[in-house]
Amino acid sequence: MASAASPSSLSLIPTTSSSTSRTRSAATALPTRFLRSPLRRLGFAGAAADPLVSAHVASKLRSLKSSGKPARGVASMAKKSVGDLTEADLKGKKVFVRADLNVPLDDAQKITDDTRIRAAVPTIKYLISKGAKVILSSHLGRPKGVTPKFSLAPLVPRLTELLGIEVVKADDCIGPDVEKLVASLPEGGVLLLENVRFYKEEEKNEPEFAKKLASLADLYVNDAFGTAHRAHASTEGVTKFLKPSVAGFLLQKELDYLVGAVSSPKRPFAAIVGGSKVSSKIGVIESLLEKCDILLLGGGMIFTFYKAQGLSVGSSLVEEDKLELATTLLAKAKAKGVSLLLPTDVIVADKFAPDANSKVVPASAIPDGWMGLDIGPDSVKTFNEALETTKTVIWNGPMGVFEFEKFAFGTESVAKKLAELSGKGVTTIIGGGDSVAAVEKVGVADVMSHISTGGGASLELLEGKELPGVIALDEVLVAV
Ligand SMILES: Nc1ncnc2c1ncn2[C@@H]1O[C@H](COP(=O)(O)OP(=O)(O)O)[C@@H](O)[C@H]1O
Ligand SMILES: O=C(OP(=O)(O)O)[C@H](O)COP(=O)(O)O
Repeated sequence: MASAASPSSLSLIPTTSSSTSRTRSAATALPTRFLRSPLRRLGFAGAAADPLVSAHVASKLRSLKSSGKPARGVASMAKKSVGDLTEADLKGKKVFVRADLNVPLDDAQKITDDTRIRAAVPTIKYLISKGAKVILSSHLGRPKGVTPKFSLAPLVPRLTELLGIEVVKADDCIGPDVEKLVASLPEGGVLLLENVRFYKEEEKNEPEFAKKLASLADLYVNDAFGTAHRAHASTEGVTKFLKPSVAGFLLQKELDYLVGAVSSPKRPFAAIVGGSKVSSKIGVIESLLEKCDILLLGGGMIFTFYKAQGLSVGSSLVEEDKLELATTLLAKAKAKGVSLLLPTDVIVADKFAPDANSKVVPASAIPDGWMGLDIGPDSVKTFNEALETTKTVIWNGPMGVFEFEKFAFGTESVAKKLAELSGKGVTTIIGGGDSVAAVEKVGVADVMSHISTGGGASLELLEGKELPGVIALDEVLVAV
């Protein structure tokens, strides 16, 4: 930074004093376990007849049914979990597990970040411990047909190490050779299928292909949260041919946080949204405005908000066609009693480069020819003070161009603040994408309550969209 920040008297912060005491409508006060929906006299008989419904739930179902009382408001449905399956359900059974093992590999085919493999381990270990035969499936990258550099072979040693058993790898994901390997799989064994996207039928969700995948197994577990927003054969199509189809532990945890904790948060609830453009975050901002008490905005999108308020933004990133939308979002926040905080100072650069000259300026005084690439120290202070009051925080999108050291200050400050809050018992949720990279760079990933393994999937969930890979799974009554 070349110069100190000038204190800004600019009022870009429409606040409300009563935001934290707003009452919630019943519609937003959803139960905390994931993806529940009001029971609305669902098909009890079908659910109770399922041998995999736990005895407790089945007995509650029966008493509810025989009482003849309306069920609305006293029970809810959740996606059935792999944890609902007992040893009796799993021993000797062939279980098709769809995981998202789409990890980054370097030029030497070495895994550079094994987070997604580690995240898949609890479900696989659980199945192994119950004597199941695990048929593990994933995609890697976006291959067009069979492409050796997208083979899952480099993952085998790490999986073997993490699971503590020799993982066998198939050279295909369907066909007679795979069937032979499945037939020789022992109880507690793991067979890794080859990249399911080597077949174009996967992304097209072709029923015949899904049927071939399904024919390998007796039941289905989807733990591929990062791919749950894709209606592909191995994430959605296969559920039509395999019963039960249940959620893995990772998928369940992601939903617990990104749906459960966000829908009925401990309050005050703050959302921090950054990233490059307003256009890519409109859905998230609109959805979070319905739920949060405080909304902090950063990243490239803030300049569209500034310009909408009549400020000069120099050569900062602006979406001219979103100026009206920015004004509408500010008005919406005010109407809903959400404290929406825009940064009051920014770090500007004379070019978009890591070695650019930089200085801190008030948001109201961005010089011509300079572009804002990060939020300034005054803003960080204000953001930190606002966050200090919270009990739940969700963060999606960096505060600046954190890939350049000079402009990583705002993003890293947020990461550090969330780590500190996490230590004090605040629920901290990192919603995928670049914010995860920032948290990892600062070395505070381990202390956060939840770090999503899916960028696109978490964004869709936060926008309030339904994920096809989740919708397709079986439901179970969880509480009466
Ligand atoms: N002020 C800014 N100007 C230009 N780009 C920015 C700015 N702030 C952040 N960015 C860029 O936004 C990108 C991330 O945006 P986005 O993809 O929307 O977020 P996420 O991946 O977290 O969902 C990063 O590459 C970052 O460099
Ligand atoms: O890496 C993934 O998504 P993400 O980059 O949005 O986190 C998933 O594996 C999904 O991959 P896809 O976007 O090629 O379907």
